[in-house]
Amino acid sequence: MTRPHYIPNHIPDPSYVRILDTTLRDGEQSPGAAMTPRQKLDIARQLWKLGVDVIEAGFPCSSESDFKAVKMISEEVGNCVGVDGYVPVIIGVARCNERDIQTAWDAIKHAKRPRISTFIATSPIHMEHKLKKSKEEVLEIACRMVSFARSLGCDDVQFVPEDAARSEKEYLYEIIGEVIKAGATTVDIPDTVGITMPWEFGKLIADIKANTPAIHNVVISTHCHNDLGLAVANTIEGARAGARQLEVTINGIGERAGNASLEEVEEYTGMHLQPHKALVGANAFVHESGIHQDGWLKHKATYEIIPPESIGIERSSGTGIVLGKLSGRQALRKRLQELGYQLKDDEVASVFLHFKAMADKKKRVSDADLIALVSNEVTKAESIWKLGDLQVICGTQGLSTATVKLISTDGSEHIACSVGSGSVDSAFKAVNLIVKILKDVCCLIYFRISLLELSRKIEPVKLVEYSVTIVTEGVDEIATAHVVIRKENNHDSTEQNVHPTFSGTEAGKDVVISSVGAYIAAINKMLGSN
Ligand SMILES: CC(=O)SCCNC(=O)CCNC(=O)[C@H](O)C(C)(C)COP(=O)(O)OP(=O)(O)OC[C@H]1O[C@@H](n2cnc3c(N)ncnc32)[C@H](O)[C@@H]1OP(=O)(O)O
Ligand SMILES: CC(C)C(=O)C(=O)O
Ligand SMILES: [Mg+2]
Repeated sequence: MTRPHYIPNHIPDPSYVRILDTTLRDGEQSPGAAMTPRQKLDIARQLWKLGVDVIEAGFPCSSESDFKAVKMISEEVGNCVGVDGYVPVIIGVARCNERDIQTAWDAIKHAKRPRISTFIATSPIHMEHKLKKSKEEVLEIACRMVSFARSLGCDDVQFVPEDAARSEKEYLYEIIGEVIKAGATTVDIPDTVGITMPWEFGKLIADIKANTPAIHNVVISTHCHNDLGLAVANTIEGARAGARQLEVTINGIGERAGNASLEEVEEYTGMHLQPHKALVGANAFVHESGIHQDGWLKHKATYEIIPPESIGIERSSGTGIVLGKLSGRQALRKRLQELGYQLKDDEVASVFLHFKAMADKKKRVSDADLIALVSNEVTKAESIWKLGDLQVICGTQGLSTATVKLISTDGSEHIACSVGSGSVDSAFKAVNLIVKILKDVCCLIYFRISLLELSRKIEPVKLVEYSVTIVTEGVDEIATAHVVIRKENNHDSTEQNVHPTFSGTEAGKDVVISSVGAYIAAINKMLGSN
């Protein structure tokens, strides 16, 4: 059978059912499933080979790497013509705000059939607790944002009333009718928390079809979650009731217990208990993406249909959310509070930027990583020395050598070179040389302090403790270095306890750079302590 061409607002063959695969978006919301842009592109190529009609490529506003992934997929897979002449639709997902929508459009616009999918929650619990908006406000935002998406030149706009299954039906008919007037070409009806029975979900689709003005002009889609193990059954009932686009993921992965599975038919057999197994899987009550985490932190029932405790699953503090590349500020702030950090808004915003950059490189950001990030960020303002450049030579022949360039607060650059027993040792010694030389010649004037005061501040340094933790497996993971130093006064080298210690922590991809960063952070704290 040849596929009918996809033309927004025109349904040439009402019996044709399109498959939308959201492995790259909702699938990635599965805890631990973060993918690199290159991996996403590979998966998109496979989805195209499978003949998937619509590829939901990601959430471009969520991170630079997701923007890059969606853009690469749009430019390549979004222009691939299949044997039947079909070119897949490529979706970029966006919240109902101009920034998300503009970013999504920038990422997808080079695809032959780009589609923006914009969502906003319509259930009473989400509107009240998560969005803190009235029905009227949500209706107005939804219409305005669909029009905005169309105004960018995007002629295919999907609207998603998030948590539709728990929304008041009359309100659903109204908002869907209004967004169709505003230019929506597909309406996706999600059972966001996977709460419905198959007959209820089928009836929901049938009711929307029967009661929504102008619905015959658009495609109705299903998006079913598997919290009760019914995602596939509900999807099939949705299709029987008239839905003509079905949203699925490879292996049924997705937020919490996952989505309807692309390959699953009716039977479920499995030797292993997969993490996204309904109710009892390790991820069934774990929230990965920022918008879910934010809602869950404000009110648990926004994204959980039952409390896990009610079925005997205990949740200790610190669980329920995992921090990764899809997390937002609210979740980050909460975890930092649990770790004992009360940061101001601008500090959270600054840590968030570094957090996102780190999360793009690794699947999970651990507590140790967070502590390192905060330590770097909060002490940054007091930095007297910054690492400019670092070069090390090491090998089996001994004589490791390091060349270090440090930049002081006045912008002047200082270079020193030292040998040592290893890369880190030689690099620390080179740092010491810069600090000590400056003390001896007393040539640096910073912070308008006197020469006497200066020489007191930069007394030689004694390394008390040094450790490196590679938190996850693999040589390309993040190394968190921790250094503790003590001021050594040449004139008074007696009791240790008269000299306080100073610690520094830094995380990064390279062990030596992280170590030197941590060492300099500790020196900065020491210099700033008097
Ligand atoms: C049902 C679903 O699957 S929804 C899709 C889930 N996917 C994701 O969350 C993608 C990954 N997310 C992220 O990277 C981040 O959450 C971001 C970049 C999108 C946002 O990060 P932040 O700006 O730090 O916000 P954070 O995630 O902490 O909170 C979400 C905010 O968006 C608001 N919001 C949630 N949904 C919507 C929506 N559809 N339209 C507009 N605003 C929304 C929330 O009310 C909250 O606002 P507040 O901080 O003013 O209370
Ligand atoms: C954003 C929408 C489609 C979603 O993932 C959901 O409601 O589950
Ligand atoms: Mg979903």
